[in-house]
Amino acid sequence: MAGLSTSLRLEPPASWNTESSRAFCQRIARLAVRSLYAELALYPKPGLVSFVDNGSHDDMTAATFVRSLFALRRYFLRIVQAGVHDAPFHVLKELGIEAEARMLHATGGVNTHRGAIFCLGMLCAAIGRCRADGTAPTPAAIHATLLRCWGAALGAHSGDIATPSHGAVALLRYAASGAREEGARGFPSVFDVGLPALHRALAAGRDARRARVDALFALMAHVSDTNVYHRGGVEGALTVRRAARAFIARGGTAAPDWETRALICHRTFVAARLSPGGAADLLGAVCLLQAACAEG
Ligand SMILES: CC(C)(COP(=O)(O)OP(=O)(O)OC[C@H]1O[C@@H](n2cnc3c(N)ncnc32)[C@H](O)[C@@H]1O)[C@@H](O)C(=O)NCCC(=O)NCCS
Ligand SMILES: Nc1ncnc2c1ncn2[C@@H]1O[C@H](COP(=O)(O)OP(=O)(O)OP(=O)(O)O)[C@@H](O)[C@H]1O
Repeated sequence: MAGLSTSLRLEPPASWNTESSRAFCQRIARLAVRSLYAELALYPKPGLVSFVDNGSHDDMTAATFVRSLFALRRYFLRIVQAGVHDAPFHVLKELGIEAEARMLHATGGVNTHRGAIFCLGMLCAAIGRCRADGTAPTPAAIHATLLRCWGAALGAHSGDIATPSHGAVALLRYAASGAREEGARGFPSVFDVGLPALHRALAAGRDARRARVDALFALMAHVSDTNVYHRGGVEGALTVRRAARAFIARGGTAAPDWETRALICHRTFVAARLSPGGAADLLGAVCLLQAACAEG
């Protein structure tokens, strides 16, 4: 693993044979890529890129995201393996920074998945750790493992703003928390907002598409999204939150006219160049969590 600390020997746990370990890590890595593809393919997705249109974006298309997805396949495999081997946070961070470079190379310098690399990467590591511990992959077990293994480091990371990113500027200018704060708290928006919204819609008999739309709107209604602040400031963040809460108040995708309302929201966000990219990254994480726990 390029750049990895040489002091860390990545030997599988004694209880595993190498084949089962590698097959497991490959399966979770595939779920991560498929989850990001499912997020990209979802429509309507207010302000965001899909195969239908580019939303509020001039610098990227669905093809940009697909190129990025393919460039991240080995990253997700490596970060699951790192979790299996109980790697310290600095190893995960090295893998994440390397993955960001691969993403930028694949996209010609466009930030398609920076937040997803962080959020899904940490989930992959926690899922790998659960497997090595012999713990069944439930949302609660994955959440507890994430916090036990890397919670303190994630907390320290949230304040470690080396490069002036959009998120860092949003934090300083608007006190918008963003991905770092989300990670420092163990991604509560994934476990306590997005996943429950998805499960409620599925339990009510709605299909995966509608359940994902409901999960996305729940996240948009809840999350402090630095992408939204970066583009629309406080007013933009209020617009997104109010629109999401209005959609939910009318029953979400249980409402007969849900798709019309979601499309109106999409057009409103595009007109204002608003893009809840953080909510989209978190939706990808919700899809990964649901798939990994469903498959066991
Ligand atoms: C923590 C990260 C995302 C930096 O966050 P920061 O806000 O400073 O950067 P930036 O604005 O460039 O990217 C933030 C991205 O997160 C997403 N996002 C925005 N708001 C939120 C939110 N509330 N929750 C989750 N994601 C969000 C957006 O899509 C955005 O693209 C990450 O880039 C980072 O530190 N990478 C280094 C590698 C690493 O530490 N990896 C850890 C192991 S995988
Ligand atoms: N389907 C999607 N469409 C658009 N953005 C997405 C999607 N899925 C995830 N995102 C996230 O939102 C980010 C794109 O939002 P945005 O373009 O505002 O960020 P930026 O590139 O940092 O800023 P800008 O493009 O305004 O200079 C991506 O980096 C990604 O993290």
